Amino acid sequence: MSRAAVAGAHRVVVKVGSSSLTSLQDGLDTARLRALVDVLAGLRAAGREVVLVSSGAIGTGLAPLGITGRPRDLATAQAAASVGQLRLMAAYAEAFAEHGAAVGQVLLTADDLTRRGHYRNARQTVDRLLALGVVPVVNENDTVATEEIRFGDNDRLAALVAHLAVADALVLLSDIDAVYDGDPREGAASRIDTVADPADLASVVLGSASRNGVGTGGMATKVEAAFIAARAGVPVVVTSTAQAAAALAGEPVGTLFPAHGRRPSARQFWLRYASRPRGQVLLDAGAVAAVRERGASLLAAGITGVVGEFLADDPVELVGPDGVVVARGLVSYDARELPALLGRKTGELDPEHRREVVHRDEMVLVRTRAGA
Ligand SMILES: Nc1ncnc2c1ncn2[C@@H]1O[C@H](COP(=O)(O)OP(=O)(O)O)[C@@H](O)[C@H]1O
Ligand SMILES: N[C@@H](CCC(=O)OP(=O)(O)O)C(=O)O
Repeated sequence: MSRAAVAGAHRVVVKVGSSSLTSLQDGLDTARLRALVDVLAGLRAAGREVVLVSSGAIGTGLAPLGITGRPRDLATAQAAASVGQLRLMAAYAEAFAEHGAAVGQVLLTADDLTRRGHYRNARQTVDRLLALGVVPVVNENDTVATEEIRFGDNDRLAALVAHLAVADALVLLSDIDAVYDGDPREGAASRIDTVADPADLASVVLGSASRNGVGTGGMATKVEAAFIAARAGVPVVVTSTAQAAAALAGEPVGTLFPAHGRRPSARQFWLRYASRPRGQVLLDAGAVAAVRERGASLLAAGITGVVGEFLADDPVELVGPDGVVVARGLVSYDARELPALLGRKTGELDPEHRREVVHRDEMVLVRTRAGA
């Protein structure tokens, strides 16, 4: 069923990892890049829209700089990315040009996606590129991303882009054809065809990145990204670059993560996966129950304290008396305004302070069961 959803997807985000395109010894493998572009151009010829999230800037930039090992420090990796991104894009531009298509470069940082304005603008740009018939090629903006705000691997970035671009399917391509029930390098393992629920992977070892030295996240980040997208209503296939065409045609290759759940609003998705909380609002037990079980907005009466220097409209965490984060939401007051309102019933407040502290429509519950 969901394989058919992938085959029928009009707008597809395809993410290709460093391990598929580059190696430490030889840098960019242009033949492999061209083979991928042929597949993507085929999709476009069939009237489908493609957004490509491509890693490989660092792996492409090392060889021209005479660096033979994987860089250990961020500055060298960033320098390599700066050199490599240009070459990578030049290779894509040339390969797509042979199919009559232009490419547009979209470089994003995790920090960009934590700002709603940037998130909206990125979405508009991607939309306009597609409307103009251009293939957006997305990568992390490695030169400015610092250690704390890096995606690091592009799997999570691809999941966020799938939502941002309102994609109908996400395909994560790597050097291995599927998720296996154990790290295939450690011994015999079998392909997992479908993962409907995180519990399906409870006993599976998701190992580290490929040993060619250029990949980063390994299977764990792909699975995490697949769940983010699937929960947001986007079906995902994890497979190898060699199987890209088969996966996009809905053939039973790779590992499918069927979509479940409705597509959340941009605001809800952003709040859950892309926002960075600027502080915390502490709730009493009654407020936790109201928010978690009754779907209520958060009122001043149920708040016992605030932590941090947030401003009105900032994302904050809603934390219960046991210290557990219950929800995230956009707060309606500055942190310094709240202490005077704490614990007071709405009727006791002056009219300008009677609005909810966090409105229900601007809140997402944080699940407490691991992986759920
Ligand atoms: N359970 C597993 N199933 C499949 N692959 C796994 C598993 N555990 C670890 N891996 C490894 O993950 C690697 C892919 O991750 P990575 O190197 O980060 O790829 P990319 O650069 O394409 O993002 C594969 O080469 C594979 O050896
Ligand atoms: N932005 C980096 C991607 C980092 C990376 O290695 O990601 P991935 O291969 O997807 O695990 C680059 O282009 O080299």
